[in-house]
Amino acid sequence: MPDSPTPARDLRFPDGFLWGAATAAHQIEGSPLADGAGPSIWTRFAHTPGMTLNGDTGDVACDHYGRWKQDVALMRELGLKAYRFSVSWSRIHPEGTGRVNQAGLDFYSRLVDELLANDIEPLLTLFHWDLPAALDDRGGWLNRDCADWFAEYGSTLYRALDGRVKKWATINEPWVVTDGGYLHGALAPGHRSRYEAPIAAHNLMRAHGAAVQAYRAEGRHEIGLVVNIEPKYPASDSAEDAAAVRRAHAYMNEQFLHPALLGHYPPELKEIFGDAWPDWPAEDFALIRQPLDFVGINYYTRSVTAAGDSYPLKTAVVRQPLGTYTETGWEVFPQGLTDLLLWFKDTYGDLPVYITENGAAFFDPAVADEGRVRDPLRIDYLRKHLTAIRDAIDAGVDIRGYMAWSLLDNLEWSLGYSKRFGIVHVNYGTQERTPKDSARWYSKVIASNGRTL
Ligand SMILES: N=[N+]=NCCCCNC(=O)[C@@H]1[C@H]2[C@H](O)[C@@H](O)[C@H](O)[C@@H](CO)[C@@H]12
Repeated sequence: MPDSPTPARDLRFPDGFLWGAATAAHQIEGSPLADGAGPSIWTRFAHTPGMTLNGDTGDVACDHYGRWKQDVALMRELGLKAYRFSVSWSRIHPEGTGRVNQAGLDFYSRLVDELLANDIEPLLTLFHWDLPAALDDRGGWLNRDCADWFAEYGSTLYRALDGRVKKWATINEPWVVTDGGYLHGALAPGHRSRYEAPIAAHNLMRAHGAAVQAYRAEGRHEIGLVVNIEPKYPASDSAEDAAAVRRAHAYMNEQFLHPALLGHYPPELKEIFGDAWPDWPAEDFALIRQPLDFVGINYYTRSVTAAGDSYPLKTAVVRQPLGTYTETGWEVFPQGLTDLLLWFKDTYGDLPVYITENGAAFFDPAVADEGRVRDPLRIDYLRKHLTAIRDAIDAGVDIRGYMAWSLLDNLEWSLGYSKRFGIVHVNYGTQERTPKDSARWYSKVIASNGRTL
């Protein structure tokens, strides 16, 4: 008798696994100054000549501010169970602190009610990079008062929305905010200082802690932190490359999770920043290390890492000759997600995890005559990463949900509208939305809880 064939693997995800998609305010809303909103640093940055590709701004974006109801209807049509979005701080507090702009609160309150009416769970991110310009004028994340500012903003939203919103995240990707906005200057507010970057990073985490503390006083549900982390693999077995991996791993993957979950920084950061690494007050870590209900992990790619001359890491990312790369130059490497999730569990324990972003920009064809957008590369990317998540779940990682990045093609920060990450195509001229093949495929995955991967 031939051996019984390997049983087809049951890829079904755990009951109640939360399937959704993610966006961010500045990337989709448009109308940044409507109804009493104040400017953010991204409105200021994008209107500064030379800061964004083609001078692209978020003045219109996907006009979600005007089309939010149809976008929720589209989410319902796709069968999403959850929707991760961010609130624009300066719509709520136009000066960043103090006066509340009720029209801004009302916009998000209506959006949340529409989501709930369509059986879609809201996952709300307080801060997805669009700091009020008025606070940047007061030093922004370089001013230790930012912890109080952020806690005040969070409390305004907790009081207005908690109960309808039951899953909150404080900050999206503090690494990108500091590496892009304060060290290399490619992102708002465009600073280039190895002295400022550690201060901004530390204050972001103090603000995270203060907002969690404020939630415990006002809120009754769940709150977490969202980080972008990325496995670093040595380019060779040399000692120099091993040391480079150690530095790169500490700088991207441990710089924020360690203080938030363990109450201390990895030692490599002082090695990396040298005299630019302050001696932090011990009491700061008591503020930063607040008990969390979950961590959101945003995963895109891996880095094969060697010793190099990058500043200040002294590393280099080695392109893989046989690798597949996305339009943003990121290697498609699903195994890296499994490896990363196992590392997270081993390092930080059994804290629940949501994959709060995962997706890719590929060159998508225009909308074909029959109204289709064929994006097979994106389907392949999503399928392989969901399989990688399934592997991590089988290995015991407590993964509660998955938010595809992104629901809509949108404003890719300094890269403007040049990169399309959406499972739904957006015609920026007409604002017409067209679900891509990946959206139709994802709908079936959700309906079968992963069985049809
Ligand atoms: N090598 N390499 N490294 C890749 C580093 C990725 C860092 N960028 C992100 O994670 C951003 C996240 C952001 O939330 C969203 O607002 C952005 O639109 C997406 C797409 O860019 C991703």
